[in-house]
Amino acid sequence: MLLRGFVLVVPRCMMADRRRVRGAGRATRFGDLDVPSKKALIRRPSPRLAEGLVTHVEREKVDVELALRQWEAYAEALRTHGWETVEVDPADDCPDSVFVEDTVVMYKNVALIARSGAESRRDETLGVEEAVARLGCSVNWIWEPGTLDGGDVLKVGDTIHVGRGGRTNAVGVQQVRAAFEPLGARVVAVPVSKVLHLKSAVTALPDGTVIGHIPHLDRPSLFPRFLSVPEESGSHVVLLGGPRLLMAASAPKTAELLADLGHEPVVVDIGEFEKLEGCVTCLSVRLRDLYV
Ligand SMILES: NC(=O)NCCC[C@H](N)C(=O)O
Repeated sequence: MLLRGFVLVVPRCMMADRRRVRGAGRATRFGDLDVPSKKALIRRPSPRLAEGLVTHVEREKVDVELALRQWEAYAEALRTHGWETVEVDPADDCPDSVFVEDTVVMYKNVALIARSGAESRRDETLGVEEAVARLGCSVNWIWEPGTLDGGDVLKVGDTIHVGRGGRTNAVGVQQVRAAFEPLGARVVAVPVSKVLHLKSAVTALPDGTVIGHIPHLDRPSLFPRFLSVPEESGSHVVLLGGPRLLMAASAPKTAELLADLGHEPVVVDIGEFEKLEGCVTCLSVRLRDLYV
């Protein structure tokens, strides 16, 4: 079914496969705008989760059962706020597979399949290719010698910031440019040396303001509108729609700051994933531009 290097045409009968889709049929409104879809890819944690990679933090014992409960609550929070969750086939042999954000970058209806800078994570893309094709995306790939983790890609409107760091190389950045600039994006490369991924350091609010924790940023001046937040995990928000922001329970001061600015934090405990350098963004991939 998957032909590398070609844009895929997926038969309608495949797109109707909704076995692992939950929350389907709910409203598709994003703030004040109608959007074609509000689907989110998620992937069940591997039983080997505790073996996941750690790079910038000390290894701590991970409670896999607690992690599963936290993952279920995270998925439920997405559904409660109107997102259909689409479960990618589990990859039980890949400890880090729950961090599905790193495997694919969406822009418009194109799914760019990543090629992780961590070799041990490369097999994770297999089920993801299948999942995005089933949803009607056109599929493209990062090719050797390029490397890219989805966590290094931050979209703010049509500006795509790509972190050049431990997991994403210059060829990977160039391949993102080649894939998305013809579709109307502008790709901006950002140096990342202090944290795992660009989105470990910064994400963006619904109005486009980039938020981050200064000690983890190489060059805050690269972001034209920037708000400093008091906690590392406060840098991570998932836009749920309107003023609602999915955030980690480990950033209470940032939640208070953002609530005071008129946002509505929706808080989830993802402590077991944080032990593996995960954050709220990395547990899902939102697909907002699919007309299916
Ligand atoms: N996008 C993300 O923030 N991904 C987190 C990945 C954590 C995983 N343990 C890793 O090192 O690859």
